[in-house]
Amino acid sequence: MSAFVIAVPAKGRLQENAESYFARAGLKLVKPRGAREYRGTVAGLPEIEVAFLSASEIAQQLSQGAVHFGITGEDLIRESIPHADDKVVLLHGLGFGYATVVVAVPQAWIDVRSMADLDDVATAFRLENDRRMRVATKYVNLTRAFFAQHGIIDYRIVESAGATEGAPAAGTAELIVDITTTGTTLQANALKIVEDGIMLRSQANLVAARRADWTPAAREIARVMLDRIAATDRAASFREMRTRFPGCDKTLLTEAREKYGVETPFGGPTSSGMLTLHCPPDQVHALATFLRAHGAASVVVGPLDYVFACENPLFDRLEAAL
Ligand SMILES: Nc1ncnc2c1ncn2[C@@H]1O[C@H](COP(=O)(O)OP(=O)(O)OP(=O)(O)O)[C@@H](O)[C@H]1O
Ligand SMILES: O=P(O)(O)OC[C@H]1O[C@H](OP(=O)(O)OP(=O)(O)O)[C@H](O)[C@@H]1O
Ligand SMILES: [Mg+2]
Repeated sequence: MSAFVIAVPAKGRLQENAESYFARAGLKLVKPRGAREYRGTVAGLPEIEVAFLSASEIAQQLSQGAVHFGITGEDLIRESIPHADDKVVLLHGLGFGYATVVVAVPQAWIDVRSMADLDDVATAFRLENDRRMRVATKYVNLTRAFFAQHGIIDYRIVESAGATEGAPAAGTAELIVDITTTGTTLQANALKIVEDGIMLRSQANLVAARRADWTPAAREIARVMLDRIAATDRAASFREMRTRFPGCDKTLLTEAREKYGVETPFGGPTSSGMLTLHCPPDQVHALATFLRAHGAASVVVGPLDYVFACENPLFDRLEAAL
């Protein structure tokens, strides 16, 4: 194994987002020998080896500790790694790859709104048909755990490799467990989500493998990567606002902090009244109005690429877990 291996989705829904996420964090993925090469590096950080794999393979590799970091969906982690929290650390939700794992039944089942209703139907189904109702899914482990939590035992899982939503209409299952994002596929197949049947809200995560070879060199690379990622995230949650006005004092700043969630990375105004504020994006207009109402002649606003701080909370989380 190289000093540090990170597994990144090579295809599918997470690929593009994962690559641009890293690029934004100053971690540009390089595929050295053409697009078909499945091992790459990170520009300027040759100690890092990038393994391009499918999202489900990444969950496997993380579980075995064959890579240090990986990007994959939480749904795949929870489904494919028994006792996932003993094997991996979910360091950070990345804000893409959103999908919800749900229990869905035919819309025609008007009596079934909750999991408790489903339990009643399951029992009745067994008595009437002399067999158990079938649940089509590829989330076999998540389904077993969730149904057990709800005390449902009269069912049987039919493993589905794809087009799961079609199973009830095709007559191969009575209901399904699958992921949904927009709900379009469920709707198109005349299925509805059971109200308390939301099993997991998943998104792409940066995941660390506990069993990887965490040498001092590997930890150092992780520290550098996580520092860049944290700086990128901090930057994304603020806009920088600059202004200069004599009327700015401590009371005004306190009010700005309390009302608008503003941070003052460089403290209060300078002797000439220059002030730099970091403001949540959705408060920019309100704060600009507030500042001018208190005497600021002009306020300039711009995006931030990075906000580096002394703290490295993601690395702290990793170290605490290893
Ligand atoms: N609408 C969606 N449909 C499918 N997966 C989605 C969706 N939105 C987000 N994802 C996430 O993408 C990941 C699956 O990606 P993908 O299907 O590319 O991987 P895979 O299953 O490893 O690939 P393949 O099915 O080609 O073997 C899951 O974590 C899933 O939650
Ligand atoms: O709620 P929606 O926005 O409609 O998206 C959900 C659908 O997308 C995925 O299928 P995908 O296209 O990946 O096909 P597959 O499951 O057969 O691989 C998923 O398995 C659902 O079927
Ligand atoms: Mg898929």
